[in-house]
Amino acid sequence: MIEPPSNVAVHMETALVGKPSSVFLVLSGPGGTGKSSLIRMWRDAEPDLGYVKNVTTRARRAPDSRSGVDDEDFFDFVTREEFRRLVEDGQLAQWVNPQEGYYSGTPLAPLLAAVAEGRDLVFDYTPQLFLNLQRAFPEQVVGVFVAPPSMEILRDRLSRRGAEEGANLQLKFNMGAQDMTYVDMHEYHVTNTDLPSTLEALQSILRAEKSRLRRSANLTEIYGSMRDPRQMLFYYDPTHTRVSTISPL
Ligand SMILES: Nc1ncnc2c1ncn2[C@@H]1O[C@H](COP(=O)(O)OP(=O)(O)OP(=O)(O)O)[C@@H](O)[C@H]1O
Repeated sequence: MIEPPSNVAVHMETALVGKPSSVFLVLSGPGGTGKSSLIRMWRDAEPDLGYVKNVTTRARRAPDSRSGVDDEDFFDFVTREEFRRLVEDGQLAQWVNPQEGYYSGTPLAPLLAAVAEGRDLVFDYTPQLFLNLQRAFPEQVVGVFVAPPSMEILRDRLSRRGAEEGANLQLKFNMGAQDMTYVDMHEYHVTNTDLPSTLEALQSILRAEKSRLRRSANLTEIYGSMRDPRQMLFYYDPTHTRVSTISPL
């Protein structure tokens, strides 16, 4: 019979399974790079995937027939007055004014509820929104920069989507070019060449983030209480003499 040391004995039947805290996985990058298409596919595959709609004052876009992305699945549309009230009442986790006269932001309450329950959320953001959210939820936020295979392909995707035209399309592309310069502020980079493999990469990132030891406070506590500095003596054996007994420290 193997006798465990007393500090381990109390844990012989404790399940060494983490209870990971929430991950807020932010897909960030230029508009038109494929973030909403990816989230739409992911939600189709996993209907329980956590997603919080943003609020925006911009006009609703017509559904994209190629990707099946419907603006209404991603935004609640409000007037500027309603938006102002949300800001003044402290109901937004963060908000931005990306174009003149147009505001968008994320409701705070569902994010706090997710943290309290350890649920994960995915977000579709520009780098600016990603950085705002990271400031508000530094423990939860993980930034994935979703890049287009090339700038030429980004321009094609933006044009084909048909949401913007003329000067607006040019503005969106120029903003996208600026977004590219924020890449080094993200933890991960995925190139959205084809949607299924990009989705696989995102799912793997979320899985890996859930396994980070620091997200499982319960495990850190269990392992911490098993720690015994004297155990290290068994590993350090510079004189090649096996230590079999320990004299009192
Ligand atoms: N891997 C891909 N291959 C080919 N086309 C793609 C791919 N990913 C996205 N697209 C197409 O590119 C267009 C833009 O995609 P989408 O609307 O998902 O981008 P977005 O990053 O969410 O943009 P925004 O942030 O402005 O909403 C869509 O028409 C979509 O079908």
